[in-house]
Amino acid sequence: MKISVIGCGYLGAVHAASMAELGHEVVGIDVDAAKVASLADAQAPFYEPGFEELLERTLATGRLRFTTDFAEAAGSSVHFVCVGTPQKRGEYAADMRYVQGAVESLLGVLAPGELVVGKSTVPVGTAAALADLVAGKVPGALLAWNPEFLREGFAVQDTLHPDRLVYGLPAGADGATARALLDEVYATIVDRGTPKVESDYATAEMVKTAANSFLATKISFINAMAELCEATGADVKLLADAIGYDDRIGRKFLNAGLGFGGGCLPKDIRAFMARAGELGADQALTFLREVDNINMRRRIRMVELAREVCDGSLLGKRVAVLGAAFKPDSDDIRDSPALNVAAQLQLQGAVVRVTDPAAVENSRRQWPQLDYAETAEEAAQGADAVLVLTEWKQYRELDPVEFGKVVKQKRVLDGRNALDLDAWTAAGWSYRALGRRAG
Ligand SMILES: NC(=O)c1ccc[n+]([C@@H]2O[C@H](COP(=O)([O-])OP(=O)(O)OC[C@H]3O[C@@H](n4cnc5c(N)ncnc54)[C@H](O)[C@@H]3O)[C@@H](O)[C@H]2O)c1
Ligand SMILES: O=c1ccn([C@@H]2O[C@H](COP(=O)(O)OP(=O)(O)O[C@H]3O[C@H](CO)[C@@H](O)[C@H](O)[C@H]3O)[C@@H](O)[C@H]2O)c(=O)[nH]1
Repeated sequence: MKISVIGCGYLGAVHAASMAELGHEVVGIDVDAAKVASLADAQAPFYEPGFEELLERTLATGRLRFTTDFAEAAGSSVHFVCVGTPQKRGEYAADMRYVQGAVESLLGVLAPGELVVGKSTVPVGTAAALADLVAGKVPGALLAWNPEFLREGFAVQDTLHPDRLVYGLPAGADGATARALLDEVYATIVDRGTPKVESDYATAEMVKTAANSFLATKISFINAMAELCEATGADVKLLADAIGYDDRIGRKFLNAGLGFGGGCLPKDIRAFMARAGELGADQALTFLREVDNINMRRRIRMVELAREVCDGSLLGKRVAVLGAAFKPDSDDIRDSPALNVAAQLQLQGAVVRVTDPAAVENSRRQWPQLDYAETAEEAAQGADAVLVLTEWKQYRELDPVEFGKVVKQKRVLDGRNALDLDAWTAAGWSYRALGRRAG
């Protein structure tokens, strides 16, 4: 099947290559010429495990190409819209101009019988409005909403082996046509028995924002427990283990620490609240405001903790920050809790050196005022305190004995509850973490 993928960022580039992997003939289109050139040259423009190999393999088949020219979308049976929906500056709502722009560009090449498929995360109501636009300009062309649930760091696996497929379909015969086209796109995945949920547009759009809201709430729940653990001397990691054994709760997404960041959870819960407000249903989501507040408080608490361990003042203290990406196995620094904390520490007078296995280049571009190091050892040279803020494997597996030789003061703050408390304290480190006893 001929497929176009509009928007080749973290989601779209992986989707395009994955669709080619499934056997389709795919053209990826982006307005960013540098990104397109890089993808066409089999160079991943971002760090995502397994993606570059997939890209190289699928480009070599001749089934995948990238371009900035929308005309090349002509003739595709299905057009996936994968452009960004970031938070509007100074507002909670999503900035929908990229989705609007992408669909308008598609209208110039779209033909009757072709299907536009939204994958971006959008405010509920978007699909219905876009379906009217599409049908108005190109009678016989259809629209479906098929939200994406991939996690960065696992994007290839999640795209090729999703937990479920969600199809938001138009009513009646058009719905059956759209379903048949989507089933053909995902035949390999459907045939292996992957659960499929078919719904109206609004439900499909809401499945995505509800899922991210639930995940954010789960993280903020355990971080609220961490706040109480700090007040009582209890240990949030043991608490998470214990409640997580209950199948109804489950241990996943109960890792307390610096909280959630990235290009999805923070902006998606805010856009959901903004949309609920527009619909006159804001009361239903007031709890998400608290989810957001708990999350942001963790960053402030981390800075306080750093000040505490540095004898009450950060002025002139050398602080090493291990981790800049919003999560391990990614170079994505959108709303990164680690960089937020690093910047706050610097504002309070600390001499901060940040390191990350994949995100230094992105960080330097966005936060040029911070100082960067290539390795953890270099960042920690002569440090008064070491903060582990993104739990990369490299940092989890640091040898506290060897690492202790480079610092001035053996003080470690475990922002992700990822280090072995006993090993670090046995090596003479003073250990502090959010929601755990000091060691
Ligand atoms: N990143 C994820 O893990 C993930 C997972 C699921 C859903 N999503 C959702 O997918 C969407 C995309 O997210 P992302 O992380 O890939 O964003 P991104 O910023 O990495 O990529 C968006 C891409 O769209 C391109 N673009 C913008 N306007 C365009 C236009 N008019 N025509 C063609 N290309 C255009 C940009 O140049 C950019 O390359 C968002 O709605 C996001 O919420 C993201
Ligand atoms: O127990 C946990 C789990 C995660 N996090 C943090 O939460 C953030 C988000 O993590 P994760 O959800 O794994 O990463 P994303 O790649 O942003 O994926 C989320 O956002 C995507 C975009 O919408 C969705 O597709 C995914 O299903 C959803 O998990 C990161 O900062 C993590 O450090 C925690 O603090 N504690």
